[in-house]
Amino acid sequence: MATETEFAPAKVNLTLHVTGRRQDGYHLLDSLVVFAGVGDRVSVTTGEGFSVTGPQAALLPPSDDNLCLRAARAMGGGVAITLDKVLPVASGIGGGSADAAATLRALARMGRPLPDAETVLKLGADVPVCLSGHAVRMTGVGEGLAPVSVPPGWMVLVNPGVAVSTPSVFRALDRRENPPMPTPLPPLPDMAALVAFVASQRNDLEAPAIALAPVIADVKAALAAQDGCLLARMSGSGATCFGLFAGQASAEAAARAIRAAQPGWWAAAAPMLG
Ligand SMILES: C[C@](O)(CO)[C@H](O)COP(=O)(O)OP(=O)(O)OC[C@H]1O[C@@H](n2ccc(N)nc2=O)[C@H](O)[C@@H]1O
Ligand SMILES: Nc1ncnc2c1ncn2[C@@H]1O[C@H](COP(=O)(O)OP(=O)(O)OP(=O)(O)O)[C@@H](O)[C@H]1O
Repeated sequence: MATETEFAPAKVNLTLHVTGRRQDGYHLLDSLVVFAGVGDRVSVTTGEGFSVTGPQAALLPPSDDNLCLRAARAMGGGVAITLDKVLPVASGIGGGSADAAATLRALARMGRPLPDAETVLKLGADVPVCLSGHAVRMTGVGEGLAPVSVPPGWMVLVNPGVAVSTPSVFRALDRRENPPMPTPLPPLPDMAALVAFVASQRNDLEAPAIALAPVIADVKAALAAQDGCLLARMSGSGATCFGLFAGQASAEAAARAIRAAQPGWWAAAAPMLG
């Protein structure tokens, strides 16, 4: 039986507006989500077993509740999975959700039917967007997905090695009812338009995340200080921040400079995937 290997790209919330809260405590969001050309790899074959390899493996001991295994069980189980872990764990770029979505895609390629939308959402609020794999405006608690066209561009992702718990950040929010993004979104034909739009919008989780992990402010400042950085902001519930760059050379130089200045931080340059 062939092995199916799927890329699990980092998810980046260019904007993240918290617009309300449901009865069950989950928050309503309005978020412009893109993907980056850096991520984990999930390999699935028939058999049994689960192993985690790669540069971030030490921070994710294999366990039965890993999102790869939960996703595989939702499609019948009975497979062996290897997760090549590149993305920092609990870092606001959807690593676990990306892995779950990659597992679902791999099993679908093996001929199994995808679970229904509700089951996919139950794996994690970010799993539907990761399964879509394209730039979207994400609404609801993560189930509303409207495709958005984004221009070519580069990103630098930087994580200070501090795990931030998503529920703690939501709990630390001051205001749970904030304005959404405009409808419709403006056209985003080039990086200048994208940067101007994102700069006019927010990540409502940034302030509570910085209150819990002040180093996030240093990460953002380090990115903003790099030549060619057009805008720096936090993704998701943190602690990873992203910088937007027009081209590959300036993005790669920025990632190198940040790694040299802060050897304990994780930094990666990658194209923005529409
Ligand atoms: C903050 C985001 O990263 C933005 O893309 C996601 O909404 C979080 O997605 P995720 O990590 O897949 O989230 P889940 O694993 O489903 O939920 C973790 C916890 O985050 C909180 N949570 C998550 C999503 C949401 N719309 N409202 C919430 O309040 C809940 O306390 C939940 O128990
Ligand atoms: N495959 C996986 N990769 C990373 N974390 C996983 C995985 N499976 C389960 N987890 C658990 O999920 C928690 C959240 O990790 P994850 O990396 O998905 O967070 P995140 O990047 O903040 O996600 P999001 O941006 O969706 O909030 C971790 O503390 C970890 O214990």
